Amino acid sequence: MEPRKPVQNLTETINSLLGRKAHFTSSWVKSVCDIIRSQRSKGPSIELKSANPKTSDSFGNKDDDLGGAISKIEDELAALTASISQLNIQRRQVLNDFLDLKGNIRVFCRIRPIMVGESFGHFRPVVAFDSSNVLLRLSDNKSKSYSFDNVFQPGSSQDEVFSEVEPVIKSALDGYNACIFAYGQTGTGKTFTMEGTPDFPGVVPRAIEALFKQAVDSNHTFLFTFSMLEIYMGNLKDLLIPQPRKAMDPMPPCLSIQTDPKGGIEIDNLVAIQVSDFNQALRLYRLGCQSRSTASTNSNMNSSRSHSLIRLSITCFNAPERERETNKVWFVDLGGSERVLKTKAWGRRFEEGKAINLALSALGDVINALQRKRFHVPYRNSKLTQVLKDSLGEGSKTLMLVHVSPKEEDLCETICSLNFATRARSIDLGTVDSTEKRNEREDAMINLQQKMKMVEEERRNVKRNIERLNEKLETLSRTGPNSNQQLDATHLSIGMPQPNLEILCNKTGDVPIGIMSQLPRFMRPTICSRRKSGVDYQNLEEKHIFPARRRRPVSHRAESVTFPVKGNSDYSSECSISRSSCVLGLNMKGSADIETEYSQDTSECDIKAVTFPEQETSPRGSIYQNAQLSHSEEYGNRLKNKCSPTNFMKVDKWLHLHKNEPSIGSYSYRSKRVLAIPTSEKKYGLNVQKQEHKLRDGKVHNCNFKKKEIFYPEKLEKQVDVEGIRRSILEEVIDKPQTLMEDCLSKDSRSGSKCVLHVIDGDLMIQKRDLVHCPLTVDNERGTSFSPNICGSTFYPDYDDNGVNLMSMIQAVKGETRCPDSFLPKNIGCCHVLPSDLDYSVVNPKEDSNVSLSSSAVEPDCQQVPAVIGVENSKKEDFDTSSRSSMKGTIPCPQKLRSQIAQLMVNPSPEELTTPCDKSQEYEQNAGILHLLRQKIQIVYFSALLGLGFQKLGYEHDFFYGLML
Ligand SMILES: Nc1ncnc2c1ncn2[C@@H]1O[C@H](COP(=O)(O)OP(=O)(O)OP(=O)(O)O)[C@@H](O)[C@H]1O
Repeated sequence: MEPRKPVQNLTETINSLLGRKAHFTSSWVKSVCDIIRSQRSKGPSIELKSANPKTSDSFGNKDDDLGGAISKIEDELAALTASISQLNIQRRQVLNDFLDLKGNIRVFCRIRPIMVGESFGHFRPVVAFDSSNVLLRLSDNKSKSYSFDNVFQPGSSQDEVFSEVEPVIKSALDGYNACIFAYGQTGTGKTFTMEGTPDFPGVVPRAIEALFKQAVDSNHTFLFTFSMLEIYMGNLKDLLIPQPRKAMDPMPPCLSIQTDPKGGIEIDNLVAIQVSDFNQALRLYRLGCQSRSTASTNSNMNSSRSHSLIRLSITCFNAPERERETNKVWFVDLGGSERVLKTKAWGRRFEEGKAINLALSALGDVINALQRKRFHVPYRNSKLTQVLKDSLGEGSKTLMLVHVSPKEEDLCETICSLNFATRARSIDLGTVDSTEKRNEREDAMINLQQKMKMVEEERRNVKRNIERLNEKLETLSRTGPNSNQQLDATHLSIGMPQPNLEILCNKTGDVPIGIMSQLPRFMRPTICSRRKSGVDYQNLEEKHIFPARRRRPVSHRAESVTFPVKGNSDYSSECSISRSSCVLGLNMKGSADIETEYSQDTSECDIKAVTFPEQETSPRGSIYQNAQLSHSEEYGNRLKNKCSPTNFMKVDKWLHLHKNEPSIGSYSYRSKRVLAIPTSEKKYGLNVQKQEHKLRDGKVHNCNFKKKEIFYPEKLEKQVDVEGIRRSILEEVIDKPQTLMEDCLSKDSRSGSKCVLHVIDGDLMIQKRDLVHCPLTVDNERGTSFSPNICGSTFYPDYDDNGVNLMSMIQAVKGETRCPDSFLPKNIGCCHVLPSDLDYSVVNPKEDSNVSLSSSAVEPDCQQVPAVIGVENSKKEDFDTSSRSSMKGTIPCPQKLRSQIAQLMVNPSPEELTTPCDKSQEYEQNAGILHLLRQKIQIVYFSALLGLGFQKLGYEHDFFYGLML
């Protein structure tokens, strides 16, 4: 018998549910139906359409009733939704009018209470106040009055303060950008107001809570993302990502401020974490607070030395009544304004204070210009105003909470703060309201407040109705015939979305999604200590995830090395060289032409660090790893090429040497070491060692060679005897600094007629297998000029290990031996010597072909060394085999080569030391980065000789970058 229709439907349903394409057999379906029927008789939970047509009819009637009820509810819901949308628009309008009357830039004053210890000393309050005025007693018969939108007296609660902030938060949910600032003298309670304590939570936690609450109340679905950064000495720092603690920790990506065509501001690489509830946001907020730069000052034991900015981005789709789809609220805990004379800050504290004051004054200028509706608003004067640009202007809500101290000794600072606040409020100053006008305004505000209350009440009612109808609809749909079809389309989503905690990284998205697990890594201990975020917010679980930070012992401040400065500065007590600047500088360089305004302001001091050799356990570690954090892959590759670990290590080691030498510059061997960097290990003894070399063709070659002892100052006498060449190199370097500079900078000859021999830095790199460019320049026609590398170490191990080959190349290029003349093509551009695998490659720039010189058969101590050339790339046919045979030749013995090189070093002929290039080449070389690098090296070199520190030499990222070229 043919199965009935409902059963056929069941087959299809089961098939589709199981994702099966093949149909079940009718007998199988029948047996399933029987099982279900038997189940049905046991309980009412499963309704199955009966095979009986009669029953089916009765169900059909039921369907009609249900369908009618559902559609009625849906109609009602649609009407209520339209109504709530209208009410939303109305509420938004009323709120906006209210805020307009109050002023889009509103300034409050909070007076700090007298603290416990203070009341025992000599204390005379100088501040009197009422609800909107502050009266300063300047002297016995003189006082000055300031007026504000509201004045919070010393005993005011966090609740009271927040009540003034709340309308702005509501406005933020309506799509307006908003900024809430805490401004004031250091120690007056800015952080207390913004962050609060667990017992007295401040504006930020309350505002976040309110935002989430209001979002739940709303009939829209919102998406919140949380970000937190600080501006420390003009640099942006993401507070939500792990800060490097060790030299080998990856450097955080560089934050840069970008402006979109519509004038919106975005911070590239700033981590934005999607948060779905208050607790998630709070957890991130606490985490960020812990990473803030704070330090003890004369005025505050735990003073914020930076501006901290919390950003909550709010996105809401399909809400036409909102001002914009995505808007943001900024909570800004500004650094404490301070008078340097008073705080007696010096060194870094002084620099920090200066940076804070500069930014504050720029902020004052911007707010003042906005208030006065000036045509030009000077946003660009500080990073702070650049970041906040789109949240400060028209259509944004701004709240400034100015904090003052009631103490007489702080009177000057109080005056400064109140003047700042007055400036920020200046729109009202020009048009001082008459009492009548003020009363009118207040009446209007009261009316608006009442209207808002009514609208909100109505909205609540409508919302309740919507919820009720939704529940009803859900019940009906569960019991109805189409129970398996969810009524998603008509069901109004009231609740908040619950997305997983997820990181949104602007543009590049390089920050790993799983960063939350890594988050609890804390900012390295610099001279700035870390803020303990009030009473410990963390629960045990969090503590486990976020291990406590520990200050490193001062004796091992591996990341911040301080150099003594012999300058005439009174207060620059610290002067350091920065690993971070190095890397960041590189990052900057890499995209320097983009319109980005970089956060790493080179004019301002930075946290500086030097990598110690012992920290470089891996050649790919340390800064190189960090450099790999670059976000563009293309750029990352460029960076890899330019910033080999070798180069970084050179710089680091070089700096390390300087660090150990307070009196750099005397003509001692120590100072000469600057140019001949030793490795930190003494493993290159004069013993004969066996080493296995894997050749490119896959064969393994065992070769005996002598490893050379590294140049150590204490062993200098011995070394000089044994290694006259080294000494010669060093002497050359010292005696002819100008030559060194010239030579170091002018030897890229791929485009010219001369040849450059790029040599592996065997000293370090034999182990690490990296290429170092040694400026060993050879001109085919005019002779050879040799320029020792600034780090000078590149030459030695090659000399013993396979220096024979290297030397043969030099000889070859010089034309002193027959063999190279024959094997080097006339138009050769560049030779790469790769001792790590004992292969040499010769690049022909014109033909773009690679010839490799395999030295597999080379025995370093042999006088006759056969060299074999093999063609590496596809253009093998360009080289005929006859040329290969002619490549074999006589190569001088190592001893002879040694003396030849030594001679070259000690007595270079003028031609040899002159760069053989024509005027246009010279111009090219002098232009751009080469010229810059030349200048930098010269400055640093001479300053080293004179015993000066680096700080004053503009020793910045471009210098490091230059060294990588
Ligand atoms: N209204 C207040 N009620 C209770 N304690 C307060 C209040 N304002 C400030 N304090 C206390 O004063 C001390 C200094 O406050 P806080 O660190 O917030 O100052 P600050 O302005 O942020 O300083 P800085 O700019 O140096 O960071 C803290 O111990 C804080 O708890």
